[in-house]
Amino acid sequence: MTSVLDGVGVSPGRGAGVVVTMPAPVPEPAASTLGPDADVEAAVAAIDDAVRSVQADLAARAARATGTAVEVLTVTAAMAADTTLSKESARKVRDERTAPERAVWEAAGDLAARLESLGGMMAERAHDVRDVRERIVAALTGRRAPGVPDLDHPFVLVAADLAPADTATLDPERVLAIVTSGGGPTSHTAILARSLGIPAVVAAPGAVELVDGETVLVDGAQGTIERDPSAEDVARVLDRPRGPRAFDGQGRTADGVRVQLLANVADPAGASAAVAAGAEGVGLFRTEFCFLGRTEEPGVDEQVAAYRAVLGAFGGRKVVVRTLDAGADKPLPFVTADDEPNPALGVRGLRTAVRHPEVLTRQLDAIARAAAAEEADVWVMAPMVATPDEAQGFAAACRERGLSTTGVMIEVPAAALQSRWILEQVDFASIGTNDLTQYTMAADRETADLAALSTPWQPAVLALVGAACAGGAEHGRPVGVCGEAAADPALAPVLVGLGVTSLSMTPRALGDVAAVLAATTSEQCAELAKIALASPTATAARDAVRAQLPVLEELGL
Ligand SMILES: C=C(OP(=O)(O)O)C(=O)O
Ligand SMILES: [Mg+2]
Repeated sequence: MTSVLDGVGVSPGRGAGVVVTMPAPVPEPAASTLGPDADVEAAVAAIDDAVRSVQADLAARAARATGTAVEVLTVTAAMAADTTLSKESARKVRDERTAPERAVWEAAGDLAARLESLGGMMAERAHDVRDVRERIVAALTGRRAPGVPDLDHPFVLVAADLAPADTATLDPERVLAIVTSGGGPTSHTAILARSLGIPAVVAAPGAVELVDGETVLVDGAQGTIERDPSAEDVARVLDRPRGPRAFDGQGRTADGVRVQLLANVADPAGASAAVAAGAEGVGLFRTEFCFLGRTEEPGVDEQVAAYRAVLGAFGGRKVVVRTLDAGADKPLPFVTADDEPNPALGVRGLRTAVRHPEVLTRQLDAIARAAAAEEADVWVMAPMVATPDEAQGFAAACRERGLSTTGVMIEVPAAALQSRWILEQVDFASIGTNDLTQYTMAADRETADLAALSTPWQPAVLALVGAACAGGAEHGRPVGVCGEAAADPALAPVLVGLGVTSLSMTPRALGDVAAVLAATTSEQCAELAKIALASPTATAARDAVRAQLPVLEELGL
C-alpha cells in the first residue's frame, strides 16, 4: 500500500525506481590467528585474489566514469595495485599466522600511519590506503564493497548521508534520486545533487525503513518519498525528459530588467560545465575546493595554474574569485585549528588571515598573476566578513596587488545590517544565503534535525537580504546572491524583488531560473518580495509566493 515519508527537498525534480541502500561501513576484523591446521599459502592466495578483484573492479569503474570520478577511481585503483600492501599482509599471515582479513587491516593501517607521518602529498594518500583496505577486507569476507554501489541498472540511492568521496563517484545516468536520513539542505550531498541534477530529499528519518528492491517515487521539490507508488505515476515520471532546461545566456525579467545569471564553480571541470550551460560568468569560484584534503598550503605557482584553468574558460567575462573559505565544514589543516570548540563561530573564512596573513597574501599574489595572464574580468571577494574594518583591510590588500574590483560576502547578520558601511569600503557584495541562514537561525547547516529551520525562505533571512541590498543601493554598488537560494526558481524572483542584481548558482539551474524570471515582471518581483517578508513563517512565505507564480507549475518546477 502507498505510504509517504517526509524529508526536506533539496534538489528539485522527480525520480522513481528501485531502492538500493548504501552498504554499511566495513567493520574492523577481530584480531584472530590461523589455527594449527590452516593452509597458510591458501590464505595468502586469498589476499592476492581479493586484491586483484578490487583492482580490476576499480579500473573498470574508472574506465566507465566521467568527470572527477575518473581521477578518484584511478588513484584508488593504483593504490590497490601497489604491492607494498599485499606483501606486508602476506608476511603477517606467514610469520605471525594472522587471519588474512586482519593481516590486511593491520598492514594497511601501518602503511597509512607511515604516510601520514611523512606529511605533504604522501599524507594525502593515507585516505586512499584506508579506502582500498576496506574494499579488500569486504572482498575477503564476502561483504558488499563500500561506497556507492556500481550497478548496471538505474536506482534510487538511500543512505544515512554521503561523504564527499562518495559523491564524487555518483553517476547521474544511474542514480535516479537520492534519499538520506541525515544531512541538511546545504550539506555537501545537497549541493552535489543539485549540481548533478539528481532529485534529492535529505533529513528524512523514515528513510531508514526503506529496503533494497522496493519501488519509491521521490519528489525533490516537495521533500516526499512515496513508497509503492502506482505504476502510472512511475511511468509518468520515467517518461519525462531528464536534463537541464536550455538557457540563452542573458538573464532578464519579463519587462527586460537585466539580472546577471552566473555560475558557482569549484574547479576547471565545473568551469567547463558552466560555459556549456551558457553562464554569463562566475559569481562564486570556491577556491578552497582546489585544495581540500591537502595538508600543506599549495605553492603560488600551483595556485596560479589552478586559477588560470578556471579563468581561461571564460574569455573576457566576469569571474568572482573567493579567497580561501577554510574552517567549519571545510577544514584545511594549514590554516585551521582542529580543536576549536565551536568551529562555525570560530576562525573561518577571512578570519584565518589574522593568524596566517601570509596565506592570504600569497593567494592574492597568485590571483593577481592569474588575472594578469588571462582575459577574464576578475573580481575578488572574501568570505565570512563581519565588519567594515575587515572589508577595508581586505580591499586594501587586493588593491595593492592591482586587483581593482574587490568585494565581500555577506553571510553574517552583522554584515547584512551594516552593509551601507561595508559597501563604502568595497565595490560589490555577494550574499551567501547558506551561511546567512545558518547564522540568522542559529541552526548548524549540516545538522539534519535542524533542517526545517535551515531554509532561506525564513522571512528573517529575507529581511536581512533586503537590508544588505539597501546598503548597496545607497552607494550604487551591486549586491548578488551566490548561496543555494539563487538556484531555487521560486525564490529567485523574490530575491530580485529585494534588490539583488545578480544570481549565481549551479549551472544546471540556470535555465529554470531564467525561465521563471523571463515570465515575471520586476513589479511582480517586488510584490513577491513584499508577500514573503510579510509572512510569519518560511512555509507560509514559500506557499504564498508559489501561489502567485503559476509559471512554476507550467514548467514542472
Ligand atoms: C555561498 C556560500 O558559501 P559556502 O556555501 O561555500 O559556505 C554561502 O554561505 O551561501
Ligand atoms: Mg558561506
